[in-house]
Amino acid sequence: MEEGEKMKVGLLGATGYSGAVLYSLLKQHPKVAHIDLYGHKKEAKSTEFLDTTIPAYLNEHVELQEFDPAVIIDKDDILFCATPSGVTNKLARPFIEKNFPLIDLSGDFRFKDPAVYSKWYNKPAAPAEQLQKACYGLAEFNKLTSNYIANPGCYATASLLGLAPLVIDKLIVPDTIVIDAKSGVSGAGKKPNATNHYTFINENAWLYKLNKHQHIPEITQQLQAWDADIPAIQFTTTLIPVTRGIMATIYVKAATGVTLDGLRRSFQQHYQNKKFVRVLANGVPSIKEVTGSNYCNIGFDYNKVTNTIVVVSVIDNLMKGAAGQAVQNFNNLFNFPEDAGLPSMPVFP
Ligand SMILES: NC(=O)C1=CN([C@@H]2O[C@H](COP(=O)(O)OP(=O)(O)OC[C@H]3O[C@@H](n4cnc5c(N)ncnc54)[C@H](OP(=O)(O)O)[C@@H]3O)[C@@H](O)[C@H]2O)C=CC1
Ligand SMILES: CC(=O)N[C@@H](CCC(=O)OP(=O)(O)O)C(=O)O
Repeated sequence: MEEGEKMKVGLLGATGYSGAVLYSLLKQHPKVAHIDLYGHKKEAKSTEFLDTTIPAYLNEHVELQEFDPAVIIDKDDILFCATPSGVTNKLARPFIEKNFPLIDLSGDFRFKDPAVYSKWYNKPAAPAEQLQKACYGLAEFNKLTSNYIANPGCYATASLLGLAPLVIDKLIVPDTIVIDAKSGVSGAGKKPNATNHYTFINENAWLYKLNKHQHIPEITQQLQAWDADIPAIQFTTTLIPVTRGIMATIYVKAATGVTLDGLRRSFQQHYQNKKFVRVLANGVPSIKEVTGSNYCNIGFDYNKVTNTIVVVSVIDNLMKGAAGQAVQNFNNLFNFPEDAGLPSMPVFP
């Protein structure tokens, strides 16, 4: 790419929650000249438009074109896929073969071992040689080593950013990590069902996928890349009646000699140059402090009595947990300013 040149981007899944947010970010991105939208329903070919599916996007009378990898590789510079799991592992091959840039919001390319994916997602995995060609894009920590970027999961992002300094600096007892995470309902995508129905989740809280959540192996894989001594994690997910937001509350036993000042130094050192991670000087964050933004806010404390470190990490699941981090990875891949196209302020109040 020549300096100053703008890009043509393709987007599959713009009619879903994270795809719609991605569309709105890319639309205002200073380095994006044009967005091609692609659909998947053959019968709707030439008849599906963004504004008819998403009433909030009334001014966006943009047609969803037929998905054809050869056409995309020819006319776009990158493809974003905001599709459910089990979709990109069937369509990635031509993009990987041509080394065409692709940012994948699904879980399909997050694991190196296909057996782990098929066990936790209950679906056939992409071939091992394709998985090897993808890189896991935890934007604050992982160098992008390939053009196929597996954007991390929402719970995984909040949990890993909360744990990274403690694990990398070996400040914890490795087998004591407990993560109690909560998510807003948009995390489940746009399809209505019995447990995201208003009458079920309003004024309710529901712990789901106990010991079976697909982000358990994703978090573990990255923690073990930082410290091979981490054996496993205890992880729970609870649906709460908010539209956007994740709060991961992390409990872990401190290694010998750890102090609150030592923890402060570690978090400060790891995040002082990271624009999108804000470490609170005191106290712990609430979800609304990051809503609508790409920030992860982190607060922590150390309880000497129980020798327990508690970290609270909050993100907007559709931003830092999905579309925002995807744009951050896009910026990193093409050496654009890391915050290009990303809002500098959360929505308040
Ligand atoms: N929601 C969130 O907070 C987060 C989501 N993710 C991941 O991002 C991905 C998208 O999630 P989300 O936006 O919630 O999902 P949604 O269900 O809201 O949207 C899914 C999108 O994918 C399209 N789609 C469905 N099936 C296919 C297919 N076979 N081929 C092509 N496109 C298809 C849908 O089209 P149509 O409108 O026609 O149905 C829709 O545009 C998922 O993999 C999810 O796990 C990751 C982090 C957070
Ligand atoms: C609230 C809610 O249901 N959240 C979803 C998040 C799914 C997700 O983001 O899926 P992948 O990262 O695995 O692609 C869940 O817990 O399964």
